[in-house]
Amino acid sequence: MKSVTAKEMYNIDRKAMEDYHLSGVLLMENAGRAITEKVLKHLSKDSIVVVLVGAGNNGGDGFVIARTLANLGFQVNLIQIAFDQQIKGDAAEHKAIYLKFGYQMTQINQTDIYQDIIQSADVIIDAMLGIGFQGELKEPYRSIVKLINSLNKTVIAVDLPSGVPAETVDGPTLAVQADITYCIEAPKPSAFIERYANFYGEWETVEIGLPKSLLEACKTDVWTLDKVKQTLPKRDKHSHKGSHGRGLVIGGHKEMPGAVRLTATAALRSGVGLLTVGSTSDVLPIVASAVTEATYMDLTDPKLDFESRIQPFDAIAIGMGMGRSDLSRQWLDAVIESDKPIIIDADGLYFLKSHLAKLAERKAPTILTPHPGEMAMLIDQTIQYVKNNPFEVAKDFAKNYQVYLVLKGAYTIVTCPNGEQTINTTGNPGLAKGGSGDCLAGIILAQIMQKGSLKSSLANACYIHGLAADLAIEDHHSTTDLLATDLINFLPDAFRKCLN
Ligand SMILES: NC(=O)C1=CN([C@@H]2O[C@H](COP(=O)(O)OP(=O)(O)OC[C@H]3O[C@@H](n4cnc5c(N)ncnc54)[C@H](O)[C@@H]3O)[C@@H](O)[C@H]2O)[C@H](O)CC1
Ligand SMILES: [K+]
Repeated sequence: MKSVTAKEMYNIDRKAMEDYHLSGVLLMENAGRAITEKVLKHLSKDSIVVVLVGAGNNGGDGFVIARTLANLGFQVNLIQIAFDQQIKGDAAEHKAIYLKFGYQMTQINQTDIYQDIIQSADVIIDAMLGIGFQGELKEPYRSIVKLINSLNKTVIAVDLPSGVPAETVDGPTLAVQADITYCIEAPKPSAFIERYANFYGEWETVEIGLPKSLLEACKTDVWTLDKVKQTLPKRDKHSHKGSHGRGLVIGGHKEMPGAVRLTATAALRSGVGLLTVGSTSDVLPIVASAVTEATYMDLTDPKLDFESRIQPFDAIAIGMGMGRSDLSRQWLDAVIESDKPIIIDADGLYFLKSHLAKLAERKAPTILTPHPGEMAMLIDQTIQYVKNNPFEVAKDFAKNYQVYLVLKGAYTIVTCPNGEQTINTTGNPGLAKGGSGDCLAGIILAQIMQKGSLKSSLANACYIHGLAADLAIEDHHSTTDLLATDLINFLPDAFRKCLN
């Protein structure tokens, strides 16, 4: 599945019409009928349906939905929230068809009874504004949105809840609070942005007959179980521990010994061939007592030649619980100078700011795993700015510094140096706890050393991390009690689901 911006959608639409001779009227008919089919699940024989129709093509979809439902015998009240002369093009064609069928409509400009009509509804269909919405909601939409949100009705949004832009816009948000949104062909980026996502309620996509090749050419993938199954490498019958990568985890200090322990255990549970933990002499015994399968490197040993000791490894994850001492800064410096694929997390990111310019010069991939707070620190912006513009922030950063960026959040976004992005949809609020990120770093370390592209390895790691948490909740955990250790305990179930 793809996530598609408004610009991409308009382009697809144009090409579908020009190159494939699919008319706009036909696409609108398809959209309206596809959504009606879904709407039927929410109706009973006696349901009163109110369809709110705006001035643009989202409103055009509304005329098709209203006609199709009325044709099926449902009681439908259509309210047109625009002057007649504002309804143009394909929407005007469908309005004419609707009226020709003899179905009634109320025009908001002509009557003040629209409030009573809306209040009489069992189900409200919001076909007011779609991807053409810009800026702040104007009247009369503002008042109608407030009215809808004050009522306890089933609200179904067409493509987007009205008032939610396809992508971030400045200014406050007033939007329809939908129970379910039927997204035309693909969810728009705002479905994954914290300030807008809740307005969608649940969301599903509907297919309206656009050429698949046009959608496939869009750059942002919503990573699904199908994708994981297609790309997650299976172990070869003749493979040996060397075939699955030799990983090094660097981190931990005496006040945070648990972080590397989680990273190491998660990496071992995620398919790493051989694993070494590098930490301080006071942390190593604590980790070693819990992680039997790893080997250890004392990074505080004065005789240690750090540069040569990191040479045999295939990839390094650094930063988890590492602290911010001069010594840990030196480890990071040496790791960045190395020609190894590296994952930089947590305290490693803290030190990274002074190294950013070096990253594009590195010979091997650099993967950064910031949460919005760390991202904000790296780009001198507020956390809110990062949360409101995650796609743009991540793309600019990944392209500028030629890194793979895993921007963590309810919908973690993986961005490649060429700007391609994937969105992760697994996971739950139980992950909002210390230790979750340490586990993710371990899963990533293991996955990037297997066969497969870096993009799919990172997207799969995020998927499996979230899936393990989801399976734990489905089993006997709750989002309140879930610990990072529990997540690791559900990695076997997550891998089994993805590999079978
Ligand atoms: N391939 C497809 O995706 C198809 C999509 N369809 C539907 O068409 C809409 C997009 O239609 P468009 O006419 O471009 O835009 P809208 O209907 O979203 O809105 C335009 C309308 O809204 C007014 N407006 C804009 N901003 C505001 C504001 N801040 N306050 C109030 N009013 C505003 C503007 O003036 C216009 O009048 C897409 O979402 C789908 O639902 C097709 O039906 C099938 C193909
Ligand atoms: K809408």
